[in-house]
Amino acid sequence: MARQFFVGGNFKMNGSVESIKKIISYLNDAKLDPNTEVVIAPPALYLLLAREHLKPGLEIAAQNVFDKPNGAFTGEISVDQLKDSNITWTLLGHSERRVILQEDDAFVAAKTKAALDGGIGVILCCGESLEQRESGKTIEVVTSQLKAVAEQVKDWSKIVIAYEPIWAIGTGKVASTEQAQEVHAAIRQWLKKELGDKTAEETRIIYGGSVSEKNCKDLCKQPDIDGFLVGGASLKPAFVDIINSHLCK
Ligand SMILES: O=C[C@H](O)COP(=O)(O)O
Repeated sequence: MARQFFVGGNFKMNGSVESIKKIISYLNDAKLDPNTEVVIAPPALYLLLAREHLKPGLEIAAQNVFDKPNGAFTGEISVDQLKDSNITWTLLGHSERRVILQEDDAFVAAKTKAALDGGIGVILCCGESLEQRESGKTIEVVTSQLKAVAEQVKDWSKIVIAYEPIWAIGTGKVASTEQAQEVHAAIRQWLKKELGDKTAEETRIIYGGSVSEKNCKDLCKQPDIDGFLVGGASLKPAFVDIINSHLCK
């Protein structure tokens, strides 16, 4: 079974009511590859605005969700609150949260479990630092981040794995097609070993890190790259070219 191409747009802490409405109306009017699953992740404050304006068929992700159902957790958002707002996906484990906000593997795993148990799809981010890559630890780091989740979650059918080397995020320094393919293939091997053939064949593994309308066409030709998680370029018209890059696969 061919895996459906998946493109996520992570707006991070960018945008305003006006600019997000503008991006959405651009996406609504654009001719998008109907075979690509498209999910945008605006800041939490704009999730409802996005759901109200984005056309059906295009989905919305939160950039984070908490692992507790409700209560005294100032600043957090629950899985049920996302569902109540028709938000169907969440990002989890983004390196900016792992590094800046010090989220560890166990916390990312607990949040992934809570989201999936509540019926929310998870774009699960993993990736190594430059130091880890240079010391040959890339595969070890990435698989140990995934292993923490596999200890709590057996059904990965609503997980999309986003491989995002930290050194490529927002730096303009994209991983080469070979570097990206090598890690994606290793992740697929790991899925096969830990979770079986079916999970390995069906799980989408997308690449993130300085993806642009220029480099996406070569990256998407790689057999284990099933789409992209796009930061900076998702705020620009170029996002449409990235969504449609699959057409040249
Ligand atoms: O979530 C998206 C990634 O962090 C990539 O961001 P970027 O495309 O700006 O490098």
